[in-house]
Amino acid sequence: MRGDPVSRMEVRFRGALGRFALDVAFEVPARGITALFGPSGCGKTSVLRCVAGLQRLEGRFALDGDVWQDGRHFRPTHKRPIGYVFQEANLFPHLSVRANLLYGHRRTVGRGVPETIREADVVALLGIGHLLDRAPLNLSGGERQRVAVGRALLSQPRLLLMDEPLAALDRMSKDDILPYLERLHEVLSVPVLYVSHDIAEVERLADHLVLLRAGRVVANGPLAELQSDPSLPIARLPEAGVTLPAVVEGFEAAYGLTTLALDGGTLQVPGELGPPGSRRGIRIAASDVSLARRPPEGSTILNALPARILKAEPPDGVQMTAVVALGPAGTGARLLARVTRKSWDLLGLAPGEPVFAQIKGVALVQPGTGTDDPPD
Ligand SMILES: Nc1ncnc2c1ncn2[C@@H]1O[C@H](COP(=O)(O)OP(=O)(O)OP(=O)(O)O)[C@@H](O)[C@H]1O
Repeated sequence: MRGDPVSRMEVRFRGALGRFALDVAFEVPARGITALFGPSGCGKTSVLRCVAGLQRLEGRFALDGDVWQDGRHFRPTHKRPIGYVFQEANLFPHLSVRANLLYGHRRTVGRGVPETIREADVVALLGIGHLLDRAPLNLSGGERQRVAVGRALLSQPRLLLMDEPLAALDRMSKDDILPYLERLHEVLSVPVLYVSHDIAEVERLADHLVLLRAGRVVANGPLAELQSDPSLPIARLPEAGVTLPAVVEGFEAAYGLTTLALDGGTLQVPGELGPPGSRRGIRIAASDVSLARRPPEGSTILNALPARILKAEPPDGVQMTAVVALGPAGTGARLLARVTRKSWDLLGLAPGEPVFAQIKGVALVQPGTGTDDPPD
């Protein structure tokens, strides 16, 4: 159900918002979730508002060749096929959940827009069937947001804009709603522009990432590619890491360990993670990876994989973030490793050198999100 792999979204806006200068130009796939990520005030919401036609700056926007704005044309907001989900759900308090859901539906399907997203599917996907007769006031924050997402989808959008949809929720409500968003992402073909400044959320949901800073694009690319670029600001975050696809190879019942195959090596991780052949997404934090010249002896670390150093930055810091590629030839998956410059110098490490990547911890993420195809 995913869109044509070559379809693109072209985004170009330039102009002043008060004293703030926005000057962005990027092209991203018109499928999956593209996260706009960057510090507060870098212009993420302004980009979404321009895409929605709520803010008019000079530029161009085209979705799959359909031009919504260029030098000559500007399609007004109400003629743009978008669903918009904000930080606050903004449901109509006097309407039931069902009536809220059907609000956008009536204005589009009722006026001849083909129905590609059906109420029953959205209700099932978002797990809101038991809430349909309730009033929004009697819902939890997470439930309200699920209804807001449902309402946006039932307006049959060709593009979903989500502006910090989880920011107003506490950690537990966030954890409750994330699996629903992950499922939506797997099942629906509507592309999403997703604004967030929470890297953990972005890593769980996004396929593609546009990094913004001070109104400009710093980088634009597939999530895994940008995560493993040590020159980008996300690699310097304390919580930096990479998400990778993995396939279950087997389970060692005596020790309760599952063997996972990655591109370029295998890992043993605690727990039974599914039958052989099943796909899992994993996340490896930079702070959980150290580098050694030789395979560790007399160590309790189970996972030490041959790899090659690709690069490390910043070369003059106390801590460096090195990117290594798994496999003796260094052609496999990329990991980040946090090392001090002192140990880097003591071990005589340098780009191109063979090393062993010692991995202390692996977290599981949903399969198929934030990852490319798993290794064969
Ligand atoms: N209409 C406007 N008039 C004047 N200034 C504006 C306008 N819209 C946005 N700005 C300014 O532009 C800058 C970028 O705002 P924007 O909301 O796009 O950032 P953001 O990255 O979404 O931030 P946050 O993560 O805090 O929501 C801010 O300094 C904001 O005050």
